Amino acid sequence: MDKVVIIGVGLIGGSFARALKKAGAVRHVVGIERSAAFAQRALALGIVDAVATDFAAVADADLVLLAAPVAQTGRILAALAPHLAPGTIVTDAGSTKADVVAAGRAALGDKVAQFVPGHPIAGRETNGPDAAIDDLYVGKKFVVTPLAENAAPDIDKVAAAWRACGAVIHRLTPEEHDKVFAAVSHLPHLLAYALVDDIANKPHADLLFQYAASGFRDFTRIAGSSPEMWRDISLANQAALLAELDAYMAQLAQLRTRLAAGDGASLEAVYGNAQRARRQWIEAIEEAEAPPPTDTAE
Ligand SMILES: NC(=O)c1ccc[n+]([C@@H]2O[C@H](COP(=O)([O-])OP(=O)(O)OC[C@H]3O[C@@H](n4cnc5c(N)ncnc54)[C@H](O)[C@@H]3O)[C@@H](O)[C@H]2O)c1
Ligand SMILES: O=C(O)C(=O)CC1(C(=O)O)C=CC(O)C=C1
Repeated sequence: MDKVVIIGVGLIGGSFARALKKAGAVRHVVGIERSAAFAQRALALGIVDAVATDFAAVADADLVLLAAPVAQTGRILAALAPHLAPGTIVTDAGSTKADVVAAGRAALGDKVAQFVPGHPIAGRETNGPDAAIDDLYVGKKFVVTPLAENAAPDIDKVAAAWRACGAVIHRLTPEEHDKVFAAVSHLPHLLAYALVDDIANKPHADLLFQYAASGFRDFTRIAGSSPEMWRDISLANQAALLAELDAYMAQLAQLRTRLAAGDGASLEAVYGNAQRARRQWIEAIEEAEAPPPTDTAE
């Protein structure tokens, strides 16, 4: 690609830029940022080759990636729409998809076919351009949730860019996507934030944090993530997240009953079932994400 524009040069947008550059898949990367300090930092780190403050910068781009918190999607697409040339494809990295698709339809009107929504299933709890790394997407999934209006070559163009970053392409509808990630991403973040907030609000919080160790650290790593980003995701996927939260609260209520009754056998059965399911899942992802075997000369 000759020119890629990244709107929101943080962890996800910055890692995309770094990965494309490492793969030699882009000549020129332009960043558009809400934060002037982040824009300058991305320039200094060599993540982008130039920064722009005007959405006219998308006019001659091959590809535009939106990588700002999902609630910004509508206003960003509306601002860039007048500058969008027929050959330019816009994609996004938002963690929710039905809201992003609705925002795309409202903002882009008859240019909506140029918008191919997607979501890289990779991340970390750190944010901003300093968090961006060039191998974030290697062996990870990229879920594309195409619109009926998208042309196959335009979907391929987005998929090819993510493949160049090392990602493996999957395809879901926006609704399937939002249900799945409510369960395995959005709920865990809500739970981690809730636990840390609960402990922090206790009168003896200092004592508790003093002795919290690796179990607490593993369970709560994701509570270090951007509150703005997770506020937006929670609200954007409210219905699916509420359904998962209700199911989880029912599970907790059942565990509470078993604990109060001193029913060790049924506690152990639940823990054992969870341990088996987690082991199988880890084995499956380790196999899927393992690098292909390299030929060794005898
Ligand atoms: N962090 C993750 O693990 C992860 C994983 C997959 C997808 N995502 C999605 O990727 C997107 C970006 O997340 P991130 O982790 O890179 O966050 P981040 O905070 O590291 O980066 C977001 C950047 O967008 C900028 N920004 C905010 N509003 C803007 C606007 N209106 N115009 C231009 N720039 C704007 C911010 O200044 C920031 O630099 C979000 O939509 C998120 O849901 C995040
Ligand atoms: O590893 C992390 O810190 C993440 O939270 C990554 C993670 C997730 O697995 O839930 C977070 C949000 C996404 O949209 C995709 C991936």
